[in-house]
Amino acid sequence: NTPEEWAQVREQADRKRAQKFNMSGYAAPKLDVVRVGFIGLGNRGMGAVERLNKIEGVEIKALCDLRSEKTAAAKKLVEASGHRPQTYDSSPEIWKKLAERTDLDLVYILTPWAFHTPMAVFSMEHGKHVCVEVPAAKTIEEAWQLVDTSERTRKHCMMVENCCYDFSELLTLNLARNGFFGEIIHGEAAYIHNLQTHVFSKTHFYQLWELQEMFQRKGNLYPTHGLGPICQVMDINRGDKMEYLTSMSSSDFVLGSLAKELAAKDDFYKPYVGKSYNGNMSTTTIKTQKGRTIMVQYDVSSPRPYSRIQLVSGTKAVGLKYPEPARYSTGHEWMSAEEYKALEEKYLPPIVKKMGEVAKNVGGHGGMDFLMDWRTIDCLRNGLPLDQDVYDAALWSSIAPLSGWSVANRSNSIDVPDFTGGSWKANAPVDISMTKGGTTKAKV
Ligand SMILES: NC(=O)c1ccc[n+]([C@@H]2O[C@H](COP(=O)([O-])OP(=O)(O)OC[C@H]3O[C@@H](n4cnc5c(N)ncnc54)[C@H](O)[C@@H]3O)[C@@H](O)[C@H]2O)c1
Repeated sequence: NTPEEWAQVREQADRKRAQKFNMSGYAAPKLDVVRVGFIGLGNRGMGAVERLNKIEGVEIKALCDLRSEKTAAAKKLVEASGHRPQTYDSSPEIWKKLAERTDLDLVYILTPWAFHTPMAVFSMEHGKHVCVEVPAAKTIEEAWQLVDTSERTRKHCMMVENCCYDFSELLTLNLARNGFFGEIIHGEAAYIHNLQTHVFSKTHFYQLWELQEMFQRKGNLYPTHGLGPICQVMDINRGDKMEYLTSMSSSDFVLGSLAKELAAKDDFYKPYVGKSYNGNMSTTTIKTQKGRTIMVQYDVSSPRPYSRIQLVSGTKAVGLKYPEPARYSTGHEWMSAEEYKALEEKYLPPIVKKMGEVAKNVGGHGGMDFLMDWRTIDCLRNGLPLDQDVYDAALWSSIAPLSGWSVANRSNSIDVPDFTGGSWKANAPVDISMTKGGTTKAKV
């Protein structure tokens, strides 16, 4: 970015605005049957189609991907369970035809990042609720567009942060609600996932889109998997808010060399040589209004075991998920496996009690993906607020562009926008107790 472009990012981050309508806690009219259209049927999209195919009260009516073999495969899959979807493919703008339909309630977007906000905004403008893959927005400008559109149209814009539904994260949230940690002081999150092979694969991501992201931008490009659950534990946007952040990135010691190595054997990789790749390790620290701190890391190119860290540290106890197994402590020693089990049994979250076993059988990252989709559909069918609203989508995604600014400016701090326009002070926390709903059945 040029200095002028960075100045614009700063201006967007400084934007203050009055909320037009509060989408936090918003309950849309209930839908007996949720009529769904999907855009993007790659690795992630096909999995989402499979999962929604197994939920009662879902009608899969439309399937879109650039590639006709993808729409054909998804159609075949759901036709076997009685759905009769129309397919849209082979043209980059054909997704608009799907979003313009008047007989859909929900558009589920699982395309590369650059399309998330344009597709979500267009779908809401055309009267649809939206589920959009992570991150929902690439820029602060896009994050504001999502907020403005959702408030104006009163359509849900949920960024499907599936890690909020992982079993250990849900247990930690339930423990936090029950006062186990005391006052929360500090949280640590990450997306550390060695994707070297995937990003350079000719087939894994459509047209190597994720590799291209890695030389077009700098900073913490994928913050939400680790951050989402920590924000829920800290009631961010619902009692606390992020104030400012600072970010630092290492240089790239891996991706540029890999590109060179591959290009020496295969001309296909020549265009990827000599690019200014994002640093391998990005570390962001965030201060909240209540005085808490959050650390978020991002590294998808070093040879390290997978980790989202998930450290929650409070005045009475600490929890840490990675490296697994997850553990808790109230003093100098970690609890034994037996003590962990007892804690888990006592504080098993209601959603896990109800759907945990089914979700594990259906699968999708061990079951969390199914828990998320089931809960979202159940909320829509019962006219309940969704667990993640447009302010969460905007805020969690905004860490990427804000960290980019800080990295480019010698790790200076930058304010985090208040996407809730001040309503964070009174917004209700996520309903972990599931006091309402839970009526939707799984078709397994
Ligand atoms: N939540 C998770 O755990 C998780 C895991 C993996 C990926 N993701 C996210 O899911 C999204 C998709 O990732 P993926 O791995 O499935 O990528 P992918 O490349 O396998 O799939 C993307 C699909 O979008 C299609 N597409 C591209 N442009 C399109 C257009 N204009 N119209 C219609 N279709 C278009 C491509 O043909 C492709 O099939 C990304 O945002 C990624 O970050 C999330």
